[in-house]
Amino acid sequence: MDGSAASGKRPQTAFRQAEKAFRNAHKEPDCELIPATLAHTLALPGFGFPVFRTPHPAAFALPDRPGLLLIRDALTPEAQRWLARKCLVDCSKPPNRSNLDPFFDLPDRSLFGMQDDSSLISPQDASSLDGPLSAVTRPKERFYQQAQPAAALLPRLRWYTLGRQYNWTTKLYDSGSTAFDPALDSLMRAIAIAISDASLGGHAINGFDGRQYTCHAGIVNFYGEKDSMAGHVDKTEENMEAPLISLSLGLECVYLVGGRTRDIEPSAIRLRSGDILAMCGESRMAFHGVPRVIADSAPDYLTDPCTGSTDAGAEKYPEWRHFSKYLARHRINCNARKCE
Ligand SMILES: O=C(O)CCC(=O)C(=O)O
Ligand SMILES: [Fe+2]
Repeated sequence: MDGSAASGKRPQTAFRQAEKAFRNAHKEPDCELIPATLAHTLALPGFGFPVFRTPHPAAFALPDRPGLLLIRDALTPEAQRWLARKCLVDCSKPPNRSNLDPFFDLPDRSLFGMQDDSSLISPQDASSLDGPLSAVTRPKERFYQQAQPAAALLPRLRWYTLGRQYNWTTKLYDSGSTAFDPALDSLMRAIAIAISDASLGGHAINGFDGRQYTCHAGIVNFYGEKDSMAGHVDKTEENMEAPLISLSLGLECVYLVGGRTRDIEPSAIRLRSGDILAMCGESRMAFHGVPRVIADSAPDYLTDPCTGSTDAGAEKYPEWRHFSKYLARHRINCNARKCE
């Protein structure tokens, strides 16, 4: 007899069990990836550097997970550096909202944009310097009012919302919207076009016409090595036919994707820096989550502080050494949704 039934406790769902197994037992993703067919090329001219490694990348579907599409290692190192900066600086500031907002009055610029060396050093080191005053924030609660260097807040940063601002409490989009970064919108749209009519053995994976795609909302998620994201379904968007497009940077992770209920045992895949994951069709309604981030798994071209001195990314980003330090210990996920 099931012990949990005898004790009156509800038995754990298959999704919960998998989350625990991958988090604690360090079970490894073992899901079979089946080569899928892309009907269109992956292309984005006019960026000043190649964005995609190839116009005809390898795409994969998962058995029993209709609608899920993975394009491995799609973004070039330059594009990953560009996207990292976009996520860390351009998108990570007001009026976009972050998980820190209820607790702190954040400065008008990104915590990552603080150019002084103190911004990304440890809080202990920062408190002994005069410099970090430029990076202070004030908790809104007067009782706790205390200056905090950016370095103390960075480990607590978990997300920024882009475009329409998702409210995690009401699980709705609040009225009003911030401007969605146009270059990020172009990138997501190029992906949406490339994955239109993607198929597996003649069966459609994604029936959405990517030319109609535009980003209404997005989330940048930041994961430290011990962070995770619990299983959930993204179903606030009115338009559930358009794919949810999700990009990974930095550390690898275990990604679980199941079905419409938590009772369906999820499949596990390893997501790597530069991968594109698209939740299309049926898989838009699937439970998914990130039970584990994998330490020491970020690619050298992101963690090397002097990386690619000849590429456009390094030339444009003198502050890269700060970002490389962050990316060596974090995963960034940038995702986009068409809401209507
Ligand atoms: O980090 C990821 O890959 C998943 C993020 C996610 O599911 C979400 O933001 O809704
Ligand atoms: Fe999600």
